[in-house]
Amino acid sequence: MNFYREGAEVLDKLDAKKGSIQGNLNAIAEKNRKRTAALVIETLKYKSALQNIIASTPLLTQEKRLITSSNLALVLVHDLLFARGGIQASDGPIKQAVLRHQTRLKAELVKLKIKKGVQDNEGLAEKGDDRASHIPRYVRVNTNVWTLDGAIAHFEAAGFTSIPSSDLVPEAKQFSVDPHISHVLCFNPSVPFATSPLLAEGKIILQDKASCFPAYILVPPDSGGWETRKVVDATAAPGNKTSALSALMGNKGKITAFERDSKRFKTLQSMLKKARCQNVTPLNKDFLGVDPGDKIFEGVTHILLDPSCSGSGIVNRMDYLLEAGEEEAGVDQARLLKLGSFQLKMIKHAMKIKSATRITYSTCSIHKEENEFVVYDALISEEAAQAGFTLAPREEVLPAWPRRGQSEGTALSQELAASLIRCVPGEDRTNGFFVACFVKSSPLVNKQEGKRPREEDHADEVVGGTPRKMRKAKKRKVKQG
Ligand SMILES: C[S@@+](CC[C@H](N)C(=O)[O-])C[C@H]1O[C@@H](n2cnc3c(N)ncnc32)[C@H](O)[C@@H]1O
Repeated sequence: MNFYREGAEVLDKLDAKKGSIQGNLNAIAEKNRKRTAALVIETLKYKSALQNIIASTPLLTQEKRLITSSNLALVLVHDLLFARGGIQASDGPIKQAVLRHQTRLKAELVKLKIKKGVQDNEGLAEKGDDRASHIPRYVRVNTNVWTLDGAIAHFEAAGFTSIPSSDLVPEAKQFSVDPHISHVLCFNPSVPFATSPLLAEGKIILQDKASCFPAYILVPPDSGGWETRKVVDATAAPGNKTSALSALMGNKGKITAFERDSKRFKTLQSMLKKARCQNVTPLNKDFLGVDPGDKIFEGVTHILLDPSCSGSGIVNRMDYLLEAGEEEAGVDQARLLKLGSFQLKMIKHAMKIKSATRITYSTCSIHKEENEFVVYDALISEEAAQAGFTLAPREEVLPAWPRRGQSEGTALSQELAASLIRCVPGEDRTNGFFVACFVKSSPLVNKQEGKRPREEDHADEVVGGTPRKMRKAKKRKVKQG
């Protein structure tokens, strides 16, 4: 019965807006976590149907001494009606209390299905955001542990058919290799990976395709020479991008992974262990709290920056809630501006690390305030000017990805916007996402000579990645504001 109590407690905390689903599940002892996570997610999926059914019976009033909360009723009735094998607990007074009402509960389930015009229980599940149904279930093959060929052979032997990549979501027993990220496989969202042993073995990582972009852009596949390289992941937990970086570097070289939150740091540690990342040193430290001249950063050339954001790009499919990096409440203008200024501070801090030559900045937000505006402000900053940072050209930033940054309504030229990546949920088969890549010298500055143009010769061209006119306009705006 503890299992049900634990699940009900997580639901109580979510009702009280105390933390995210992921955060609350992480607080549960690891041996019970998988089972409780499945119970919580499944109950949430059927929450409104279950509430409806329970409210039509006298369960809560007649059994209030034993069924002490409505969430305890939800998890128990969920299993009674929807789980194979019913309530998974030995006979005891609480189970008996629910069973006393089972005939009525089952009759109410039938009535509800008729009322809703659905054939089966699945028809009662919350659909979440409709855009989520256009997003395949992405599975990243962790090459620290497994190979792409090994994974393909495994899934084929398990009865899945490999199909060519297309714009359609694969059918239930099909999969395809993603055309943009070579170690990512696309499945139908209904394939139940959350309880797969491949996850526990670290062979696969459930990670939205767009979330793989930053590591892929920072450390292009097959780029080699990582044995002696030093990389920083400035905002690492839960560790999806850190483990992707680790794999792209062939588990070689050194990645220092910062995470300031102590609870999330524990998740990061366990993720890195599971994904067998031998080249990562996790640090429970605030990235902004470490001086850019500190010896931790000595020789660091590449930095992945994926700071906290509004999360406005994450579309609501129940199981995606489990993957969200960090949930932020509300996305009002004041909140966006506050987030934007924090994100800019993080980029500027990274730019001050002398040896850094390449920095990716990413968010799972759809708002310009956290994306193009932040990039523009970073480009015109003193830090960028002093270190010589500008944007990497499109050719270096996943050129085959069609949707680029927005110049309209922003101060970025079309050329600069084209070197940014955007993903739109519902249109791009991914969650909403944004990536920029800052580099110390870029062909955008002066393609012919590989050096900056003389200012007097090119009064309106790019300086420090930003047209001079815009820089002036921006300065005027800042002064006026
Ligand atoms: C969007 S999440 C990162 C997700 C992660 N990159 C992944 O793909 O799994 C942002 C993380 O940065 C952490 N964070 C925010 N500010 C930080 C700082 N100044 N130093 C270190 N970590 C920070 C947050 O606690 C949070 O865990």
